[in-house]
Amino acid sequence: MSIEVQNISKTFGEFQALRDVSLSVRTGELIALLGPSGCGKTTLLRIIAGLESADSGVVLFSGKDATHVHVRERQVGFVFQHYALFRHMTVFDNVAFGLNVRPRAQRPGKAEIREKVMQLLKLVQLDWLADRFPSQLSGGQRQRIALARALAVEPQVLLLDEPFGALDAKVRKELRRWLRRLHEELNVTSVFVTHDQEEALEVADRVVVMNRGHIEQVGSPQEVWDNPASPFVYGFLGDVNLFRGRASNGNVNLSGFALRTDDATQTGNALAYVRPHELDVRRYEPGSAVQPQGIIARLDRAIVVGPLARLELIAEGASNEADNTSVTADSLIEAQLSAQRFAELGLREGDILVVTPKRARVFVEGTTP
Ligand SMILES: Nc1ncnc2c1ncn2[C@@H]1O[C@H](COP(=O)(O)OP(=O)(O)OP(=O)(O)O)[C@@H](O)[C@H]1O
Repeated sequence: MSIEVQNISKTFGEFQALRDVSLSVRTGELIALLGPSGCGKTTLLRIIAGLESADSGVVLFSGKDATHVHVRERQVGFVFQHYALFRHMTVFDNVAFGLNVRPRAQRPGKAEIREKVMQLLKLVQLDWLADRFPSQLSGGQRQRIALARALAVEPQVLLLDEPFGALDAKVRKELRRWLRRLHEELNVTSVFVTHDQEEALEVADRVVVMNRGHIEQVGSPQEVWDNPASPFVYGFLGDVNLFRGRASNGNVNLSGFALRTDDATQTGNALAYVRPHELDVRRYEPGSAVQPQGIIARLDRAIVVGPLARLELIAEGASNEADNTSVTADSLIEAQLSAQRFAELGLREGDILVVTPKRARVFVEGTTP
């Protein structure tokens, strides 16, 4: 089933939680709603579910207006962050619940329910736990049972609200790979809420990045990572360095350090975003004949873990117009290189380095990038 969200707005009292949100989810797609706390992800999910009503806008399921269809009729399965398993029921009975409470005419027979539940428990690889109670399960196991329970009623749409939010990092990682594989097997149209970028980028077919009640960008994980549509998306998806300067005639001047932009018409204050691995780092040699273009910075701290070296650098304050090597950076500069390259350079904390962006994304204030 496809989902179409059209021009949804929602206010709580004076607070606008969603502003004119539109989104299409294709049949069989797994979409992640990603954004910081309070940006409206859960509100949007609840409106899709029918648990919350919008002030304006419509939700279509397979092209049909579902706005006034009751939550029970929407054929939606839910999994929430806090395991909503019934504590007094065994795992088996929890999964069977949705089938057991169906009106008599639609209820499958006992044998059929048993078969279906065991099939689902096998699918989530927990059939050996059928007779246990929720208190006898780990957090990760409970979430898998919650998913099996949501799937028991054969939903057309699966909505997951931070399903792994309460679990520790290692279990989360395991479960997100598991969820991806499960999705590939079942292909139920799914919307997944998370504030964890890594989780969204790893699990989803497409990621919807939200901020303050609106959608900043929709795209495949690769698209949003490689081409963030706004400064917000750039900053939210992974670590980034921000350099400030001026743009005019297709040039961005960062206190002497120049970059080219694609658009020669943009003039104004410029923000250049550079990921740590997009910075090239060399030793600064003041006496040499050809001065490299770049940012002069002092190596404050180097953290080498496994194959990577993370450098924390502090830009040297004074601008040196003569050799074109200074820049206005926001406090700390973070660079990342291979541990091997770091060893080759023989760097020590306190060394003065030249830092050059290999790639930068420039946003000019007051214009749309
Ligand atoms: N029933 C409500 N009454 C009043 N305000 C609400 C209600 N539900 C949500 N809000 C507010 O709307 C905003 C969006 O909430 P929502 O739960 O959708 O955010 P979220 O992006 O899912 O955040 P989180 O990741 O913290 O769950 C928040 O500022 C929240 O306080």
